Amino acid sequence: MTRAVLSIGSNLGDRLGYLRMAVAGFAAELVAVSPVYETAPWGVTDQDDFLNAVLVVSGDLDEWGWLRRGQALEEASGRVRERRWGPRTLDVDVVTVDGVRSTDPALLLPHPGAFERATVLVPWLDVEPDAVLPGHGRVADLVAGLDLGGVTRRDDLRLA
Ligand SMILES: Nc1ncnc2c1ncn2[C@@H]1O[C@H](COP(=O)(O)OP(=O)(O)OP(=O)(O)O)[C@@H](O)[C@H]1O
Ligand SMILES: Nc1nc2c(c(=O)[nH]1)N=C(CO)CN2
Repeated sequence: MTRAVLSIGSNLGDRLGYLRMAVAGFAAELVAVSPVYETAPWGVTDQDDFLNAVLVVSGDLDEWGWLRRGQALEEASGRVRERRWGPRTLDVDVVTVDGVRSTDPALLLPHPGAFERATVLVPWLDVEPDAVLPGHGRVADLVAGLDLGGVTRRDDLRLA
């Protein structure tokens, strides 16, 4: 039995619909679903805003199982890989799986970008106020050091 934190995002097409598809895809394992945030794009900035959220899931899968499940949902969303950090219907990133560390490029754990991404940490903090990102410390402390300007909670958009 493992517990994973997943970051989900969409900035193409029916953004909320794709996030809901991810929630439905993990329905049997869902522990918590964060609020939805509208977020300015980082990385490639000339693209539309994203909707981002975080799911906490638990089940009889190892870290590779969570990755495969997320990738299957990305494929089901019709996602086409065009450019790194470019627009996408659905992105599912595995942020942490318990305290697992992995340096395999196909599954880096904890996710190497998570510590500096408000788009991950802010919704994660909502559902787990005491969360710790292995190797980086308390999520609350990480969030306190970030610029939250481009991150807007959308309470009119609900996943759960
Ligand atoms: N923790 C992880 N979660 C999801 N995918 C991962 C992880 N670590 C490595 N990968 C690999 O990353 C690739 C997916 O890259 P993708 O195009 O979704 O990156 P990205 O979402 O654009 O960028 P970033 O990884 O910085 O968020 C896959 O091949 C996957 O195997
Ligand atoms: N705001 C925001 N920007 C992004 C995101 C994302 O989820 N949210 N994902 C990206 C590729 O993983 C690239 N840029």
